[in-house]
Amino acid sequence: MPTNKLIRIGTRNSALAMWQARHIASLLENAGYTVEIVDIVTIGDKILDRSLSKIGAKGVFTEELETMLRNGEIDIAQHSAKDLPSTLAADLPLIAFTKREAAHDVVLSLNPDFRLASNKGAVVGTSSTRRRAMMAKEFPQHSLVEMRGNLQTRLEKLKSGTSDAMILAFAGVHRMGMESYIVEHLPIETFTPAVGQGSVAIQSSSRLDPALSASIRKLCNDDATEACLLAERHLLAQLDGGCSVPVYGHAQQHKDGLYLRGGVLGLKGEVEMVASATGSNPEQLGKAVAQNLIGQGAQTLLQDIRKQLAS
Ligand SMILES: NCc1[nH]cc(CCC(=O)O)c1CC(=O)O
Repeated sequence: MPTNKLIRIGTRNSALAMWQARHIASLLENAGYTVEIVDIVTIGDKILDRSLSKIGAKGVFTEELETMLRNGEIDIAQHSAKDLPSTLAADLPLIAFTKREAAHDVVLSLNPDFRLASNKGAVVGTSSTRRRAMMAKEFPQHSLVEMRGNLQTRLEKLKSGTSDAMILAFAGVHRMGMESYIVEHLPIETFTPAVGQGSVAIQSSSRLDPALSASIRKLCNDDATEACLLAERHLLAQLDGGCSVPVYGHAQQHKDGLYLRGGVLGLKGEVEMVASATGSNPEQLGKAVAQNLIGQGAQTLLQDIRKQLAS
C-alpha cells in the first residue's frame, strides 16, 4: 500500500450515488485505507424540470467532479458508468469498473399484477429517450410521461399517481432496496440496456500518485466487467452517442469471446438499426459494431434525433 493512506472520493449526493461511494469506500477500507467521502450537488441534480435530452450538454452529472479532480480536492470520483460521456478528457482517465450488477431494466408499479404486454393502455414513467423509443416500439398502447429526479423522487411520483408504472435500471432499484415494487424484469434482447448500465466507474486525475492509482484499480476493478464496458464505450464514442440519445449497447463474456450487441432507435421506435459481433479486443469490437451501424445509416439518424431533441 502506498504511504498516503487517506483517499478522498468525490460523488454526487443522491442516495444512489452515496451508496455507490460507500461501496467503493468499503472496498478500499477493507485493504486498510482511510476514506473520506466528499459529496456535491451537480447541475444535473439541480435541474429537474427539464428532460436530460433538453438540457443537452453531456456530462451534467460529471463536470463539477472533474474540476475537483483537476484541483486535487478529491483523489477519485465515482460515477454510474452509464452517466459518463463516451469520451473523457485525457488527463481524467477511468481507472476501474466495479463488477457489474444485473444490467437489465425493470418495471415498477404499485399494482403487482401490472404487465406491459397485457395492459391495454397505461401511463408509464421514464425519462430516457432509449426507454421511450423501446416502449413505443414494443408497447405502443401506453402513454409515456417524464420521470426525472433521483430514485426516491421517482418512487414518490409513482406513489402519488403520476403514472401507473415506471421503468428503471435494476441496478439502482436493487441498491436502493426498492425491489418490492418490481413487477416485471425486461429482457436484455428487447430492452437492451444503456452503455455502462449496472457498473460503477472510478475516475482519477493523471496527477494521482501512480502507485495509489494502481492500488485502487487492483482493489476495485473487475476485469470481465471492464472488457465489456470498454467495448460498449468504444461503440458509443464512435457513434458520438451519450446518455441522451436512444442508443444501446451491451457486452457479455461468452465462451467464444466477448459478445457485443448495439443499436440505435428512432425517437418513436419507428426505425431500429441493430448490429452484433464477437471478438477479443474490446476497442476493435466496439468499433466494428459501430461501423456496422454507421453502414446502416446510424449517423444520419442520430443527427436527425439531435435536431429533434434540440427543438
Ligand atoms: N440516469 C440515472 C441513472 N444512472 C444510473 C442508474 C442506475 C444504476 C446503474 O445503471 O448503475 C440510473 C437510474 C436508472 O436509469 O434507472
